[in-house]
Amino acid sequence: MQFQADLFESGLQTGGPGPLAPDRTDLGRGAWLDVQRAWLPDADDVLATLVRDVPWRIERREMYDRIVDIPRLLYTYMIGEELPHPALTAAREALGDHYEPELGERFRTAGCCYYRDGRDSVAWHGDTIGRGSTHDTMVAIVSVGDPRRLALRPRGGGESLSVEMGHGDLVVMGGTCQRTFEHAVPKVASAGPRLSVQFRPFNVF
Ligand SMILES: O=C(O)CCC(=O)C(=O)O
Ligand SMILES: [Fe+2]
Repeated sequence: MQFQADLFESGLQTGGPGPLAPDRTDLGRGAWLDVQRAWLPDADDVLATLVRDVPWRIERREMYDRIVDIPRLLYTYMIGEELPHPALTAAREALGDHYEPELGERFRTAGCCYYRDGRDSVAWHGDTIGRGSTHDTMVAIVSVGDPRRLALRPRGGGESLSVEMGHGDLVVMGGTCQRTFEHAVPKVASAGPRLSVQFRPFNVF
């Protein structure tokens, strides 16, 4: 009981995330997905603060002879850059503590995406810039705002699956996931704002 009281108190004092005990799903081919619902503390405040304070950028991509806007706003906090909310700093440290024995390193960068409504999305891809194309790694996502679906499908065909990412939820893609699966956040008919923060180790994008 004393132990529980201490945990509770330290959580209150630091405003830090609760204990990490995600549920793991084996996706096959060496890939896995960890999910822990409602893990991020201060999720309402994180949403409001990030919408206001992150220097959001529009990503543009060349497509044939046109430049098209990618439908979502982005900003990536690189190594050493202070994160825009203390709950995110605490989350990154807690994720490092939990996953370092398995990952062999800590999370270093934080990619932020702002899906303004149901029309914002990200197409099928793997995070294969850098080491993710050749090595097992992890991408840890915390979500705030309206729930959106993370869809996953094996490269080369096979059944796809999806997991809902709700307010304060943690979803971690691990093992071979970036090179054996693709993921996407599909458009939906109607949704309010959602922010995603993806923690990645060094040289994974
Ligand atoms: O919105 C998300 O949570 C996923 C974003 C994503 O896959 C990416 O930016 O690489
Ligand atoms: Fe991704």
